Amino acid sequence: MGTLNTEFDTSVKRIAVVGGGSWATALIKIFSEGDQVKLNWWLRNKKDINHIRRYHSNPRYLGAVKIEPEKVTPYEDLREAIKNADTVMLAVPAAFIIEALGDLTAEDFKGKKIISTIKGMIPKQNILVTQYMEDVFGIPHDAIAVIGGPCHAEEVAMEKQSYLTVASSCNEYAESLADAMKCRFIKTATVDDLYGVEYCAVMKNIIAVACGVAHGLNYGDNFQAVLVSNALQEIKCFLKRAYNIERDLASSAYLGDLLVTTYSQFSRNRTFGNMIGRGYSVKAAQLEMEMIAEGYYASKSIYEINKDLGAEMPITTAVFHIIYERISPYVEFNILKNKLT
Ligand SMILES: NC(=O)C1=CN([C@@H]2O[C@H](COP(=O)(O)OP(=O)(O)OC[C@H]3O[C@@H](n4cnc5c(N)ncnc54)[C@H](OP(=O)(O)O)[C@@H]3O)[C@@H](O)[C@H]2O)C=CC1
Ligand SMILES: O=C(CO)COP(=O)(O)O
Repeated sequence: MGTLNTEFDTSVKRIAVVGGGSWATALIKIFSEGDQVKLNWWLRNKKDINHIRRYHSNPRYLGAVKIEPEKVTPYEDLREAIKNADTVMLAVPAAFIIEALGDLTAEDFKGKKIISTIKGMIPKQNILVTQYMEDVFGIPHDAIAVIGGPCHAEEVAMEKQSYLTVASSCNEYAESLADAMKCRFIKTATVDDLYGVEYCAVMKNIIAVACGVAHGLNYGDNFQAVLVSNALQEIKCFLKRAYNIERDLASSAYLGDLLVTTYSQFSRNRTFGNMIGRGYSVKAAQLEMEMIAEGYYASKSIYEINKDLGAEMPITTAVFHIIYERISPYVEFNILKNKLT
């Protein structure tokens, strides 16, 4: 693991949370289980903030989760929310992060640590969220962590046993964050593969879209098993070219995350793909879903990055063709099925 950057106190005591959706709400619940951390919660919707202040629950996402007022303070102003926090946790879909951070500057982030919980890429720029934070706000690499692992917000809300992995090049920071999240129903691990965990989390959403399309087209479990095992090879091949360090792809931050998204009833990406396989247009599927499927944006970013890398990526290519080139899912999967082994 990387060395400790002495400019940073690696302890996590007050987190500013950026975003008010299901994952932000689930993470607030996790951090509120212990007594170590206080949370400044920024949401963009004023009505939701008023509801949280009055009724101690998020009205539109995971409404059953109790928000503890002595631990969580809602904020209307993001700059204010960040001011007295030591750590900033990003939890809006990647496509909205630039807008969400608005006019914040490097000065606002000075001395702060970052946690990205986002499993998507910045569209058009085709960069990871952590790379964006380094490039635009000058955050030191050591002061950034990613929370990965197979974990759906809905199951956190139900306190079902789950596992999260904290990835950071700074071991001390990763350990301190992992420690702050451990609770009765959450176990944590740490790794130093910041970009690898993040890339894998992005790519598994594309694969989940593919699994959904397959299901919508009436392919069965036999086909999906082959699709997912080929997907792991595809991820391996991409990561070898994009960020080649030693990693155990069979561990839960990689394979586990891929499996939960491709098999779970809660997967937004699989649901989105399923609608497309059943004949919905991309626009209609997006309108029908009340949540964001990161795989929609990710398939374009990864496809474009891979033009330079040249990894074998038949599944990502198929999803890109279906979503962005309007090739019929039926035709595209007839081509794809001959490329899988
Ligand atoms: N849900 C899950 O189980 C998990 C999700 N993740 C990742 O977490 C990230 C967030 O996903 P999730 O919480 O599920 O998404 P949701 O669809 O549940 O929520 C999205 C949130 O983003 C807010 N938002 C949208 N646009 C903007 C904007 N321009 N500025 C500020 N806020 C905005 C929405 O606000 P509003 O409601 O006002 O529209 C909403 O609060 C994604 O990258 C996802 O991959 C990671 C692990 C698990
Ligand atoms: O990234 C996410 C959870 O890991 C959200 O996407 P899914 O809901 O498709 O799994």
